[in-house]
Amino acid sequence: MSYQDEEEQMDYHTDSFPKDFGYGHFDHETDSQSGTESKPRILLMGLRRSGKSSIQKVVFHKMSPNETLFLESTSKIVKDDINNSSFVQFQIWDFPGQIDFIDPTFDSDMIFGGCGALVFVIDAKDDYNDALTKFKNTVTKAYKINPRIKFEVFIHKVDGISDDSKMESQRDIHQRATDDLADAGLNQIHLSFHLTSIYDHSIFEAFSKVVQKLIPQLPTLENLLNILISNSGIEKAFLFDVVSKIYIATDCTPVDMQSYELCCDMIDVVIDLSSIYSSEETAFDNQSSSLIKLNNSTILYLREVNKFLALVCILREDNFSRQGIIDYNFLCFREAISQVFELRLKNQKSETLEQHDEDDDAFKPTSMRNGGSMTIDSPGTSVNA
Ligand SMILES: Nc1nc2c(ncn2[C@@H]2O[C@H](COP(=O)(O)OP(=O)(O)OP(=O)(O)O)[C@@H](O)[C@H]2O)c(=O)[nH]1
Repeated sequence: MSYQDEEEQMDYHTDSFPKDFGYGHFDHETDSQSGTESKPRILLMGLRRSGKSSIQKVVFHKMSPNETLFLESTSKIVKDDINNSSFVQFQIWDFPGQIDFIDPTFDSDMIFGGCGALVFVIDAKDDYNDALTKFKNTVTKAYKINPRIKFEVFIHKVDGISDDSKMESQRDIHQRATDDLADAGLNQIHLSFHLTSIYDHSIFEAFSKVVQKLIPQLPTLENLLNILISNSGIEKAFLFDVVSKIYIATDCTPVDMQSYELCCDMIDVVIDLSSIYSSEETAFDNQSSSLIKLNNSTILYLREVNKFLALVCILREDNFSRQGIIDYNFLCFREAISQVFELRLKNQKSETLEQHDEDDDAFKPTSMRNGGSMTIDSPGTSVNA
């Protein structure tokens, strides 16, 4: 991880979570090419004690949920660089709850101008009238400056709340938030709502969806996963960022929370076991793979894609009898992913050289021309299982 100090009023913490392992030849080059400022920015906003810092610490710094009880209130903007892989690169800015961003000294052009997503955290256990007022003011201001921001509402701390109450809170908050914006003449803004808690996987799932919207290559990755599962007899496949356990893409079949949790747990098991039997640097490397058989004739199969990404698949035991085909298709998939990385890297380089127009077409594989990322073919030949 790298930390920058550009703004004087900001407080930069230097937690040294061991994420400084390299990512093959892409890592170094991408860092130097992309620069911190070109990374999408995710803002965490909301009232005091709504849970913003806890979310950031639990998802990106492996803090255990119970430890967040001892977090001190944030008094300055805390800026955190997430550099897990070429696909997972962004900054998170955690705002103090009491900040008055309508204050003229608050540089909203700078804050909202380079923002990709604004996550607004609402404490579902608290009276949320004030939160909704602040939400409306924040969105109105941010949208005026940058209409491309994705607005994400986390209805947070829903642990210990019955399913019915959760749904009721979500319905109520959704209704009131959209009504408020409509009153302000902003009914065209699209809001996404997520029920979250740091005490289960919901926060990782919600953050996965936020991050995915910031990955321009998402349709390509999804398409590659669709090709992989349909040719290999796999029921569900997730492409995971191993460090944070957020999934950066999945196939087009619906995500059910239990499957996602199983896959997250599998990553934990693999990392923990590898750490016992190997040194820390090699806990997850290009040889990593794992197979877990569940007692309901289902198999969880994990394969390393690169140093930061893992593919975790769920499939029926019968279909695993043709493991050779699955493995072969996986190699095609991995090759395709590395081509997407290379393409991204080249595009970044070409942007740096300000030669977009001439260079872009030359760098795209034939199947991606005409902007048709949904029609990308998997390099290599997939074999039908
Ligand atoms: N039950 C429950 N408590 C949570 C959850 N997330 C955070 N908390 C608790 O909420 C309290 C406030 O969390 P913080 O992360 O400090 O809140 P914040 O929004 O960063 O607060 P400020 O820095 O004051 O703006 C802490 O005691 C957390 O343990 C959650 O999902 N469920």
